[in-house]
Amino acid sequence: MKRKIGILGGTFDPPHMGHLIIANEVLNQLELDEVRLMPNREPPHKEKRSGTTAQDRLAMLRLAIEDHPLFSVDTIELHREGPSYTYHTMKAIREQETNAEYYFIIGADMVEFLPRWYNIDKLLELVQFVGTNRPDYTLETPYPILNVKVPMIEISSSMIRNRVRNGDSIRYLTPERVIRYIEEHHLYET
Ligand SMILES: Nc1ncnc2c1ncn2[C@@H]1O[C@H](COP(=O)(O)OP(=O)(O)OP(=O)(O)O)[C@@H](O)[C@H]1O
Ligand SMILES: O=C(O)c1ccc[n+]([C@@H]2O[C@H](COP(=O)([O-])O)[C@@H](O)[C@H]2O)c1
Repeated sequence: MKRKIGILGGTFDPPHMGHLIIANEVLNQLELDEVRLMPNREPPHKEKRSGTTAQDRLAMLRLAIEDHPLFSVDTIELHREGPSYTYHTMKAIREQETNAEYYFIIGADMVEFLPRWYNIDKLLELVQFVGTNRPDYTLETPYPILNVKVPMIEISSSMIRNRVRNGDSIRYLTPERVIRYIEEHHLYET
């Protein structure tokens, strides 16, 4: 039997409950064996960067998933120079591990963006995309993706960054350990 592996790629600047909830919902609803959360080195489509280092994003992600036995962090994209195109990543992962099926989890904002992903037609042969609903976006797409219904979560990394900058509380929006890391390293304050 092939292992069923979920991959949630992201910038995770910072990781938040939205990421953890969608990863856990897809894991359970599709009966996956595991979910790997995979931070990118350079997001292919985001223009503005917050100034957080990859090292900080990775440290926060490790803290965020610490207590889930079926979650892990995959650092493959952090070791590759340039924009982290998913096509290159999935080709490399599939070459290393052939006896598995890959489910690439994305939020509805990314579903809308799929037509502009690098080499999307070839990428569709390497992974099964799984779209999850997100406020203000639809899951309509011409591509053959699976939809998993998750509780609507109106949390985003940008919301968290803005709150920290304004001195507002981020309690319960991300795990306590991540909040402590943000405070200790003075992230997002300016
Ligand atoms: N609240 C959410 N509900 C559903 N999907 C989400 C949610 N937050 C993030 N995602 C999905 O998780 C993946 C990684 O997201 P990312 O790390 O860019 O976080 P983000 O909150 O979208 O960040 P930012 O606010 O900086 O754009 C993307 O596929 C995104 O669509
Ligand atoms: O390969 C692409 O062209 C591509 C375009 C947009 C997003 N992605 C990937 O989709 C995941 C979510 O992206 P982001 O920027 O919302 O964190 C992350 O793994 C990105 O590398 C990939």
